[in-house]
Amino acid sequence: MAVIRNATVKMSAQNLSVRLAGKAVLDNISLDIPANKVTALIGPSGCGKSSLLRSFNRMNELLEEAVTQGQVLLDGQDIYRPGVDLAELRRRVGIVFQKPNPFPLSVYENVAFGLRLQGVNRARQLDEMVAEALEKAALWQEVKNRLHDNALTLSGGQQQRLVIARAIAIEPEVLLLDEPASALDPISTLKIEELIYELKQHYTIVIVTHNMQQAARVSDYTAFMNLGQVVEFDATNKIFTDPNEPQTEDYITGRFG
Ligand SMILES: Nc1ncnc2c1ncn2[C@@H]1O[C@H](COP(=O)(O)OP(=O)(O)OP(=O)(O)O)[C@@H](O)[C@H]1O
Repeated sequence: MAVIRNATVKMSAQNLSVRLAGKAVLDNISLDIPANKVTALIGPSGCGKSSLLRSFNRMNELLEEAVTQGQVLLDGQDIYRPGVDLAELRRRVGIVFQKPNPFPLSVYENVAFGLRLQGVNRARQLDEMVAEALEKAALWQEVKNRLHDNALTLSGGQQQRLVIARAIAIEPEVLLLDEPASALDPISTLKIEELIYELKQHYTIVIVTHNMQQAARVSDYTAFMNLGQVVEFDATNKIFTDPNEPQTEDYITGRFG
């Protein structure tokens, strides 16, 4: 297994296996996620990308009959150890799904929601924090005069950036993105990709994508998965130009998957 150069490890799966409804979906995975980098998870449909992503903030447990073995370390501490506060874990490790899922509330309230839960109640402070999150999500200019419109009136691409603003408002350390642009048009996709590039200054990002060009454009490291295992993990440039494993080469050149 390769090789994270010049980066600290933020998260780490160690001998991680997951069964869902009796079916083995992750098979003894060990993988380091470097801090303040973008790591892409690629591989054919059903290989376990989303399941691996969801194991990073214990979302699989929301499914019935999920059984997890092994460890996932966040800053060296196992997130599956007894007594972990799941709300706090999910604050530290946020997730954004494929389909934008804003709350049916105003643009402002979508972002303020998590902040209020954290006890931020002063109007002026909330205003500032909401604006800052929308700025960071590259949405402020488009919504600053529509803050009290219902979020569902935004375009799909705007809704997805709003969901990212909602996620980053509460200052996570890790951002998990599950095919965040696959439901979007090319211009919105480009905006999300630019945003990912900006966000990695502040966050550790893990992205699941089906789009090879997107993985090549946005990520620093790439893990190629197949049949519940990580086949190869390396710098994205290496995976896309000179992979070690024939299976990886077949996948990225479109010969299978
Ligand atoms: N709730 C569930 N119960 C049982 N099996 C599940 C459940 N969710 C996913 N699976 C199975 O787990 C395996 C891995 O699914 P997962 O969604 O992680 O793959 P993926 O690589 O993200 O796929 P895709 O690219 O199609 O989204 C698949 O065989 C899938 O059928």
